[in-house]
Amino acid sequence: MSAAIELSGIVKAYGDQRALDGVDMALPENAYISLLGPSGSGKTTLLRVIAGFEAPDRGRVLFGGRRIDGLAPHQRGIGFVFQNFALFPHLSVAGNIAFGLEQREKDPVTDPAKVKARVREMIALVGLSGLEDRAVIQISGGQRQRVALARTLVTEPNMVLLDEPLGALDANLRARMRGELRSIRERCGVTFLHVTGSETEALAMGDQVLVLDRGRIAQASPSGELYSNPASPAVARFLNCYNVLTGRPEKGVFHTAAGRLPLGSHLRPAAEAAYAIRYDRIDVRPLGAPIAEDEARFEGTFLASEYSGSAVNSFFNLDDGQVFEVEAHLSRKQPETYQEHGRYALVWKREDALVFA
Ligand SMILES: Nc1ncnc2c1ncn2[C@@H]1O[C@H](COP(=O)(O)OP(=O)(O)OP(=O)(O)O)[C@@H](O)[C@H]1O
Repeated sequence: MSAAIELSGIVKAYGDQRALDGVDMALPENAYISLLGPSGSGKTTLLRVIAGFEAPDRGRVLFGGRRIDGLAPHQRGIGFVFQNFALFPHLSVAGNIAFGLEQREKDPVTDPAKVKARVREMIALVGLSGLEDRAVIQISGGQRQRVALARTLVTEPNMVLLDEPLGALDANLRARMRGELRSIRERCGVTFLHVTGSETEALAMGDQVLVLDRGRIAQASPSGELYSNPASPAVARFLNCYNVLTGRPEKGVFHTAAGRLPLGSHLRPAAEAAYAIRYDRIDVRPLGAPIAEDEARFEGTFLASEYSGSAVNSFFNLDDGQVFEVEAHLSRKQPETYQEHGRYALVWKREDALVFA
């Protein structure tokens, strides 16, 4: 797959705050890419640099092999969908979508018949047929989201940037719109770069996920790989599905404040030493239950369990006070109930742990 867009060495500072601190990335054509990162990691700034609303202090932006960092936003052929949709409240659904086409600086379409035909096509693409003449204040949040997307797509961008596009929707609608956005993208065949602070959204939406951490790309992976293969302790923490313990490896043992853990065979080179074990790889057993040769074990005091539809997450206090989380998927087994303040053995396979050293 050839690259739609390539960034190299992008730096953008506000005063002495570096919002982007040397971003290198290449996005494939015709793909759904999620850009995930904690609040303040630089996601919006990165989109604004790609769109041309902000000029980088350093670095290059190439689109289809051509440098675009000197071009004005409207010359880049890149669409932008804002979190709050930014629709015109006094215009109808069709009026909002037509606006993008009639008013664009490059090649505006002025023939009313052509505008009408293009708008009708876009309305069908985003599934709003029948609502053409409705005022945008008389439609639902999800429908407004689709109008915002259609207004961008009608201009035939080569790429679409979406800044937390589902952030303003309630949880049910958000889940439905994920599938909608993916299928709309497939139908129009351009790359979508979707910014989100939610790891579940990023993994559900993206063919590929980029993780931004303090203004740098910490990882770029196919979404299936990110969960099982975080590149650093920071990414593992941010994914919210790993217990990450700090400490140091020494002679086959990882020393942490909560105790010592025997190591498996594989250590991952990283700037920070840490031991990470996924919530759903841990088994909870009675304190005296034996463990196998290839397993590791901590003891913990049960704190609480939390049900979330398809899983139950249980929290245990380790001996140093740190909270350890265990996830059991309900499709696989009946949830266990644990005794309040009871002591349990938390057991996992050594090879399931990711050890950064
Ligand atoms: N116009 C600005 N002036 C000064 N500082 C800014 C400006 N825009 C962003 N920043 C700072 O740059 C950093 C990155 O901000 P940015 O909005 O890109 O992060 P983000 O990952 O999109 O965050 P969020 O998820 O909270 O929207 C932050 O520390 C922010 O305070």
